[in-house]
Amino acid sequence: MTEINYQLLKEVIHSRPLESHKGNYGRVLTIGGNLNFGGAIIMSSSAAVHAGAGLVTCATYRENLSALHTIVPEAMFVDLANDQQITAALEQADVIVIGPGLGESSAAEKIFKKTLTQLQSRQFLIIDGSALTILSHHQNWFKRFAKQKIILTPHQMEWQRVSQIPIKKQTDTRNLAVQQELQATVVLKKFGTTIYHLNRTIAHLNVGGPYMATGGMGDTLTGIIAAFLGQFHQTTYETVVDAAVYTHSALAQKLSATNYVVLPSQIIKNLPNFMLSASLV
Ligand SMILES: NC(=O)C1=CN([C@@H]2O[C@H](COP(=O)(O)OP(=O)(O)OC[C@H]3O[C@@H](n4cnc5c(N)ncnc54)[C@H](O)[C@@H]3O)[C@@H](O)[C@H]2O)[C@@H](O)CC1
Ligand SMILES: Nc1ncnc2c1ncn2[C@@H]1O[C@H](COP(=O)(O)OP(=O)(O)O)[C@@H](O)[C@H]1O
Ligand SMILES: [Mg+2]
Repeated sequence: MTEINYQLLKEVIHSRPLESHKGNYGRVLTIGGNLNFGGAIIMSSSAAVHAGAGLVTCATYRENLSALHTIVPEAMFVDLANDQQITAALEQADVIVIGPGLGESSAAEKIFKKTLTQLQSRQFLIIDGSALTILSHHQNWFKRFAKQKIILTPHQMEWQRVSQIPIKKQTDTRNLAVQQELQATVVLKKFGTTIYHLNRTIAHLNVGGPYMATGGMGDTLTGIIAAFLGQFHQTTYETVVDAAVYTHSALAQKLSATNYVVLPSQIIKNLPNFMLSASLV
């Protein structure tokens, strides 16, 4: 077991070369946000923009379009109901996030299956929220496709659904057995988040706390992981995932010194400043 620490950020977050452009910092596609949970995919998209993704496209329903463009005008939109647009967006992405606020309708199941089917080996896929619940009902879909660069970000209840391990019995040994079967990275979110990588020691997070217990906090994490994977290529992707998870909670911990609760939108707003500090040390 290794403890993730601030030192790791120095390995991952570097000053940007002068001769570079948005095309060098990752094309992120976020998929989710139904009528009830539009905020979830907006937070994911906004976190990706603020964590440095070069281009962010949000695939959501039309009902969320004006909110998306009001809150994060840097993000582009594709209509989740338009199959052709989704096919093209999936084709172009470097990193895909699926699940925040997606819901579990048959349309949501269809887009999840399509995403798995179209996934290319060069792409990263982050599966979160509703998509984890869909995955728990359709493990057979998952097992049929390339999985080496898939990252699951369940909280304990979502992991219970996916792994069938009750929360109280979620020990490292049991978790690892299921994670190895799935052949994916698992970021198990809780107080003391634990990250299970393929062929690597377990990484443990010792920052973060209950000031983070607000809806949307995990949705925000997906955007940070996506942006980091899209732009930082000097270390292994496992190290980049660890750094993203650390950034999310370390920044929340920093803000908690002067705030009783730390909201997802506060984390999002403070990401550029936090990342600059890490890149300068
Ligand atoms: N503003 C929004 O639009 C929001 C949308 N959300 C979306 O709502 C959908 C359902 O996700 P939920 O997670 O709310 O619902 P779930 O039904 O998957 O799980 C939530 C419940 O799990 C239990 N739980 C046990 N251990 C936990 C842990 N360590 N961390 C968190 N919960 C734990 C809690 O009792 C909690 O009420 C997802 O698609 C999600 O992305 C949520 O993120 C909330 C905010
Ligand atoms: N008590 C806590 N200690 C540490 N981290 C916490 C705590 N409560 C919540 N978090 C963090 O907040 C996030 C919550 O994720 P999740 O439940 O998926 O949120 P949502 O789905 O509402 O966006 C995770 O990163 C989790 O680690
Ligand atoms: Mg969540």
